[in-house]
Amino acid sequence: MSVFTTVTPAELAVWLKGYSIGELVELKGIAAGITNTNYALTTTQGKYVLTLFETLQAHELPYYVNLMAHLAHHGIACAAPIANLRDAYIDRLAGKPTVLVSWLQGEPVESPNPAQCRAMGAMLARLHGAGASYAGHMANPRGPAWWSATAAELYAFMPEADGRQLRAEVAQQARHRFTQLPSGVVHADLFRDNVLMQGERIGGFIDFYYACNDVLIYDLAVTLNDWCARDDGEIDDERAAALCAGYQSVRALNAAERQAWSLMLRAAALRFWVSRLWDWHKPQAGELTWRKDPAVFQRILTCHQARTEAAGWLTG
Ligand SMILES: Nc1ncnc2c1ncn2[C@@H]1O[C@H](COP(=O)(O)OP(=O)(O)OP(=O)(O)O)[C@@H](O)[C@H]1O
Ligand SMILES: N[C@@H](CCO)C(=O)O
Repeated sequence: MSVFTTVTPAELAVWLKGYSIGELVELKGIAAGITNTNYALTTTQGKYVLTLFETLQAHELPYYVNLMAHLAHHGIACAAPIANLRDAYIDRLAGKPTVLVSWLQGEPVESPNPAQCRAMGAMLARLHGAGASYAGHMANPRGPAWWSATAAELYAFMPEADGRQLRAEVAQQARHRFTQLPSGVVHADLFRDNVLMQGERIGGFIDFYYACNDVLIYDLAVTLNDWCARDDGEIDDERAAALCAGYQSVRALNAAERQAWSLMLRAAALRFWVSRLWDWHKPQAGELTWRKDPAVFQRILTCHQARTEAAGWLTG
């Protein structure tokens, strides 16, 4: 249940006078989601999602919210923020910063098929294209500096062999620099639960709160590791090839990106192995987070380390 902050219909009806989206018809808490409070909001004009931020502060939100507005303006399927009468996207309610966004059609898919992976790849590449004209800039807060510092605090909690594997991968990644690769705005967390699908169409991307500026193929690697991995950590060739073909139908990877691809898949697995290990071993007091299984990403990393032919997915 993810309504951490309760808002009554009466409070919301008053708050809505600050917007031009009509009168309140229905207010319903959204059960999914683990970080913020989300409400489905129906007015006489349409349907929206109201997010009350439980951890991010108002001053941290503009990069993400302006990015969503920019991408929606460019036709990318994503939640579009709605401005209030003071022309601001970020507002306040019940003591929390808020953002109101358009309601997207669709549902997350648990087991995507190749056609859905293909659609996903194409929309991701379109996001990268549209992001090129976004003026905001934010370095990746979950990049190599973060994962090396975080891993250093985790070794003591890990079985020796796992710690050795983690140390070796952190060291391996540190030997490479990717500054020559095309970079720009990345979502950086496009897991299946952050994409609403309508059959084989993308209903929209949500949850932009890890978006940042980084290497573009890192985003493709993050997406592939979640959309195309089997339970044993192996990547399903058909789904992976479809995702990459969809991406390359919009933006073809260059030679340097192809060369870096295997390492990037490992970097993307490492990032989520480390964040899940951290949440597992060091849950923060009072933090509204659920622990997800770190071993999923250890298995994916192990398979990538063993595989020499990841480039095959790029050629279909
Ligand atoms: N714009 C939208 N249109 C329709 N449904 C949405 C929209 N935004 C969010 N939802 C629904 O609300 C649920 C919770 O949203 P979300 O996953 O962003 O929660 P969160 O707690 O903010 O983030 P997270 O769980 O990733 O930490 C989603 O699973 C989705 O069903
Ligand atoms: N998508 C992440 C959680 C949010 O960053 C995970 O599954 O570990």
